[in-house]
Amino acid sequence: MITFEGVTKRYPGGTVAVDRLSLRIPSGRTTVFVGPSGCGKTTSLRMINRMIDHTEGTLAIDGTDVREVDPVLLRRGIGYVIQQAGLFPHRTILDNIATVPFLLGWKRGRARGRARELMELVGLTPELAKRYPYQLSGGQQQRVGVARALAADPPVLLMDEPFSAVDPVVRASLQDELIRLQSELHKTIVFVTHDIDEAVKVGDTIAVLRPGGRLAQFDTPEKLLAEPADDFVETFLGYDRGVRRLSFFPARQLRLRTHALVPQTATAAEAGATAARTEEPWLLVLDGERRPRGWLAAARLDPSQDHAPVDPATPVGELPLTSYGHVFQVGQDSLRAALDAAVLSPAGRAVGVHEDGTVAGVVAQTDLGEAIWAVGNEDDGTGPAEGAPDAAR
Ligand SMILES: Nc1ncnc2c1ncn2[C@@H]1O[C@H](COP(=O)(O)OP(=O)(O)OP(=O)(O)O)[C@@H](O)[C@H]1O
Repeated sequence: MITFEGVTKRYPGGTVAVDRLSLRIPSGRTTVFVGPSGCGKTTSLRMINRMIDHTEGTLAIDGTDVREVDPVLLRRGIGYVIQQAGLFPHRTILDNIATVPFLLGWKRGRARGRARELMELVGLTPELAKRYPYQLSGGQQQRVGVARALAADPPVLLMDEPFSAVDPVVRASLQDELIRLQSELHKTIVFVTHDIDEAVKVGDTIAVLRPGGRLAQFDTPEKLLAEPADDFVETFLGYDRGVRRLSFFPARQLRLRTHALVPQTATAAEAGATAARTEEPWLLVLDGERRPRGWLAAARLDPSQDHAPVDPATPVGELPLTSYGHVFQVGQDSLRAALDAAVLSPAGRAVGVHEDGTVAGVVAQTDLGEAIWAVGNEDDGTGPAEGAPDAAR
């Protein structure tokens, strides 16, 4: 555990970058420092590995005051990842990753062997080993930065805006990778970002800092989105925090409708009867393996409607179908994913699938509305039901 007790950083000249910060960063979890520019995030992070020394208060790692430890020794147990990776331009990728093992005096073969293992761990293919940093994409360079920080297997990893310099798609995949890595490695990660979406995605706990280097709130993402401590935090979280909060509630709590699923071999007459019986405006046509094929508007099958008549004997699989859009996974995804699927669906309905891609059922907007209402009206307001899908964030 990393503990800040009344930690202050006052620069010569009087700027107070961090003001009496007190918090406990749990071991083996990811804690994010987030807040607007200049609120003291980087300073707080760098005080942990003594790249900056604090001026007041106590900062301890597992009970040992960092000021009692030689900075060089301290940093051996603390990996550090920065924006744009900060790689050595004249060293190969493999030797960049092996930097700390070399410094620790490991034999070359062992250090490079470890570097190769780490390349695999962070998703870099072996043929990149002999390249130089300029021959890699920004996202690949960031992976090298993470691998280098992990080389000596430090229990603590500090990450300062590590994914800020890459485009949003690469950034999302790096965040996913970090979540996957952390589920294997259980490091004590302290992660700085100014992006609240990133904080909510990667953080187990989030410290929101306000200008003047003061702590505004320290909570789980769920709690933060449900109960911002004050107006500053609420404004910082943004006006879509309600929708974002749905990420913490599992889609499996949704009622799935299965009465308007029709196999592609059903005739138009049979499908018309299903539509009439269920009063569903859209039927979902399934292929022979119960995967979605597309939507069929019930109105197409109603002979009283003014359109080109459909031969009642035609199998529905031969009729023009409307794309079913994107689907959500019933067992893994969140309410937010289901809402997204419904909003983007031409039928206004979300298709829920099992892991193998077969259809579990369809969620209508009214069912989604009820589930969302229930989230907004939880009795204790403490957050998601049990089994909330971490991976779906
Ligand atoms: N060496 C320094 N001397 C004086 N003031 C400094 C020094 N370094 C940082 N500061 C000030 O301390 C405050 C906190 O800076 P810090 O870099 O920790 O903020 P931050 O939240 O990480 O900001 P950003 O998101 O813009 O990187 C700022 O007001 C900054 O100007």
